[in-house]
Amino acid sequence: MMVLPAPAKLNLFLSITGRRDDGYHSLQTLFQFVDYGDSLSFAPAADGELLLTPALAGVPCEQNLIIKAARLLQSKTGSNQGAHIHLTKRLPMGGGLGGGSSDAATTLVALNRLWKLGLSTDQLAELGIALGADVPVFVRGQAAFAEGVGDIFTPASPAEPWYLVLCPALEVATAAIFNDPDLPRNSKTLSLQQWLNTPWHNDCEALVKKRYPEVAKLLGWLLEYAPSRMTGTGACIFASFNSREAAEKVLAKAPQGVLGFVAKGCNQSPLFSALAQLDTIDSSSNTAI
Ligand SMILES: C[C@](O)(CO)[C@H](O)COP(=O)(O)OP(=O)(O)OC[C@H]1O[C@@H](n2ccc(N)nc2=O)[C@H](O)[C@@H]1O
Ligand SMILES: Nc1ncnc2c1ncn2[C@@H]1O[C@H](COP(=O)(O)OP(=O)(O)OP(=O)(O)O)[C@@H](O)[C@H]1O
Repeated sequence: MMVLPAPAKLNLFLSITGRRDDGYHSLQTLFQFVDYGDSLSFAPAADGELLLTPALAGVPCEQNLIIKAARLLQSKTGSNQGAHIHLTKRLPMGGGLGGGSSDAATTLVALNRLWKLGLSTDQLAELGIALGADVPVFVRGQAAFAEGVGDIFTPASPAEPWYLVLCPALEVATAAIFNDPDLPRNSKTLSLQQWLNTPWHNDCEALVKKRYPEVAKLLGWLLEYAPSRMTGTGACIFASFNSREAAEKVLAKAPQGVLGFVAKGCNQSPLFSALAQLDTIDSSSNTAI
């Protein structure tokens, strides 16, 4: 059995620079991972059987991005191997933390290995786009400045502070935010170097605050303690701190009923740190034989 993490991502900034004819938006964003997220285990199964436990509330199994990723891999490679997959879900859905995309990416990477398919990272990332805009960055596993519709990556190494992430109890539908006429779509295109010397913002934040006053209220509260912003299209917000203790102190004061977590920013995805450990175990057991 193989157990692997599916970490959350944060959009350290998110700037929308235009809208294409197909309705997709051109954007500039800086992705960083955190060492907190879902966890998946994979065991081989015969006859192409795919079983996911437990089911996610409100998501039929065939719509779950984990099963979609596994089926996509089967159909693209003609593999008739199967898997029993167990999901420990920790990330809120519709929170802008990319949980579904991360689950899908971990599934692509894990099954490629379990089924010995030999696809390259580029091939897996290419497959991932069909599942969601954020899947490729999770497959590549490196903090990155993304442009285009979020599909052109430049590796980046922002500071790796401690984050307090707060999750208002609501789901934001990404498509609804991108389709709202009030979304600003004309931000200036900057180089990564210019971004590193400019205050960061999220172009979706004002709109989400307007549509969801709970987000506005919580962000107002968090800003009292540290620089804070929304991730992706929300609803989660995050603040950065110099130490775990400082972030935990603020979490302890969070308004009643607000869920959140403290995690470290990581420029290498915890998925790849876990895979590197598996490689070490594999090579030492080969030596033993
Ligand atoms: C905004 C981000 O969260 C940044 O990380 C992501 O790009 C969104 O990623 P996601 O939730 O995986 O989104 P997808 O499922 O691919 O797209 C959901 C919807 O968002 C809109 N969408 C998404 C990405 C993009 N560059 N332009 C868009 O207009 C489209 O209406 C699309 O139908
Ligand atoms: N394994 C999965 N985990 C979470 N959501 C899933 C999964 N499979 C399908 N979904 C669907 O995807 C939707 C978006 O979930 P997700 O957690 O990726 O949102 P998000 O964090 O807002 O993503 P993003 O930051 O990419 O916009 C959910 O509302 C759910 O219907």
